[in-house]
Amino acid sequence: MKILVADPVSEKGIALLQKEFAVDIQLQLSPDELMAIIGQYDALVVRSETKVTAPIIEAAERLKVIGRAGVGVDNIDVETATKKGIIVLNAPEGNTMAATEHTVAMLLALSRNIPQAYASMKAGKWERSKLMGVEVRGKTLGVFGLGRIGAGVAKRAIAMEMNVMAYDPYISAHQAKSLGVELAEIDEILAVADFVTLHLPLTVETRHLFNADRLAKLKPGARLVNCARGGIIDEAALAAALAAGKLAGAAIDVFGKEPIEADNPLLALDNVVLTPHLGASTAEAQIGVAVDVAVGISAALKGEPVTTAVNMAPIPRHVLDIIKPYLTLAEKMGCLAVHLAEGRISELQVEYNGEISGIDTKMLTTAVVKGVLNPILQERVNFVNAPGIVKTRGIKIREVKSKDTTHFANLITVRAATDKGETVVAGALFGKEEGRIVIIDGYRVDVEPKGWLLIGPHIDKPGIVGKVGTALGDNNINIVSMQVGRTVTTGTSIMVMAVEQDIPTPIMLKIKAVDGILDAKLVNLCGK
Ligand SMILES: NC(=O)C1=CN([C@@H]2O[C@H](COP(=O)(O)OP(=O)(O)OC[C@H]3O[C@@H](n4cnc5c(N)ncnc54)[C@H](O)[C@@H]3O)[C@@H](O)[C@H]2O)C=CC1
Ligand SMILES: O=C(O)C(=O)COP(=O)(O)O
Repeated sequence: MKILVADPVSEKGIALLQKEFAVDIQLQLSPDELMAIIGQYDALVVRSETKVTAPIIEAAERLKVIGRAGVGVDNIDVETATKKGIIVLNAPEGNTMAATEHTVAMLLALSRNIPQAYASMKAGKWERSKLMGVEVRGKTLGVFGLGRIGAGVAKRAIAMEMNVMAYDPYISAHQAKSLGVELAEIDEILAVADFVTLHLPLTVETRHLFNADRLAKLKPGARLVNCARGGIIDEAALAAALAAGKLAGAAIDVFGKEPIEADNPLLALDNVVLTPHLGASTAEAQIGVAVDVAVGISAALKGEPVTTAVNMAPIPRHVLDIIKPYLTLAEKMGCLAVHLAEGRISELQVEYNGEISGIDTKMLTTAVVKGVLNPILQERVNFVNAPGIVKTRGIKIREVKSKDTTHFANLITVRAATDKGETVVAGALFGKEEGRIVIIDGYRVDVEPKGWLLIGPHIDKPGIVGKVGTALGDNNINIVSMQVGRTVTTGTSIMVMAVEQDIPTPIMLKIKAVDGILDAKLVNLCGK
């Protein structure tokens, strides 16, 4: 498999990828150049420079994963990638400290005019009174976005004896309190903050959150720091507020258009501190994000669960450790259920019994859905696009959980309801890792979920299994394993034969015609 690295990424991450895959490094490609070659690659690694737009994703026929060696994925069309089943993953923690410290550096550079003093001295001047600063101690800092970086900045601001208020509707009051931060609404903060710092993602909601109206609400003489994303501030309005002296200054690391354009009005102002998107540019951060993204890409290309995917439900490592052995089993159960079901599936109910019911099982349910959809759809269905596709097909998904168990420590049951009835497939783990199908439509079985399976419910009387075996043997089809499952109540049994190959239709018809056979289905559990 081939990986394209399109932005500068630390050697350490590249070396990890090279151990397992072919890696091409091609930096500063134009959109057309990228479009022309992207079709050859299974994975793409970028930072913020390369714009991974819808046309590029559409042209990426083999692409399975886009890895962002950093946090913000606003340069990637995640929606288009999701529709195409492409995993988008990032490296959310590796550069947190770098961006946090850069923000603090910007805050202090802004309050003490350090860049202006440097430029003035380089010009041969000694301007002590012109470059009078302000202290941050005792001042109020308004933090917008109290996530990883926002919280780190808040902590450091508190250490510098600042009062910290924050706006973040997605964080609990308890979390904020434990940081020593007071949560407040936007306008409340704007009215009292001496300094404001932005740590939000760029989204539809946050684009131009700081427009002319909001900037006008800031306390006169306030100072603004933005090390998040340029698009969160209307740059023209900011430049106007700075030029008018409404704001005392701004420290900006990120811009609406990067690299910054020569006519950007901020460049003409003296009361600004500017850095060229350096928040993540430390030696430590670059190693951190490159290694993290390499680990994610490797997992994604090997079909293993990815903990840092942004277009899949996030899954904590400890939950992943518990569910990992069940993932293949769950998918095979979905595949078996769709093959056995008669009629149109309207609802899939996935039941979890035992201890497994106590954890987040969304990913396992998605594995079942993937197993159901893959055999019936042309397109590749994976963990990324399965939830969206199942919704568009009008299939309802239900999870039912109970700590109660009978014979198994943990049991997963898939019920596929159709317009003609219900198919039930249950599975469990034997030992720590071996998945087994243990119930098919009420019959107790013990089936390894792989390869070709011939499944035939029949009347519980002698000779039937032998006749089926003969039909296969006469046609040179080898039976790998065989078993019969029973129900006490109905006087019927089910035979499950693992065979080495596909069974041609005429032989299947012969098997179906055996006296006492109620049905016969051949299922291939190899998957796409
Ligand atoms: N300048 C640079 O080089 C770097 C910039 N960044 C940027 O910094 C920003 C923050 O990164 P992290 O702290 O790692 O992200 P994070 O995801 O940990 O934190 C973001 C916070 O914003 C909050 N939030 C989201 N939408 C919001 C809204 N509409 N209103 C208010 N709060 C909202 C979330 O609840 C979350 O707490 C991102 O934009 C990221 O791209 C990150 C690293 C380096
Ligand atoms: O991680 C982020 O969101 C950043 O903004 C860092 O961007 P970069 O990787 O330095 O281009």
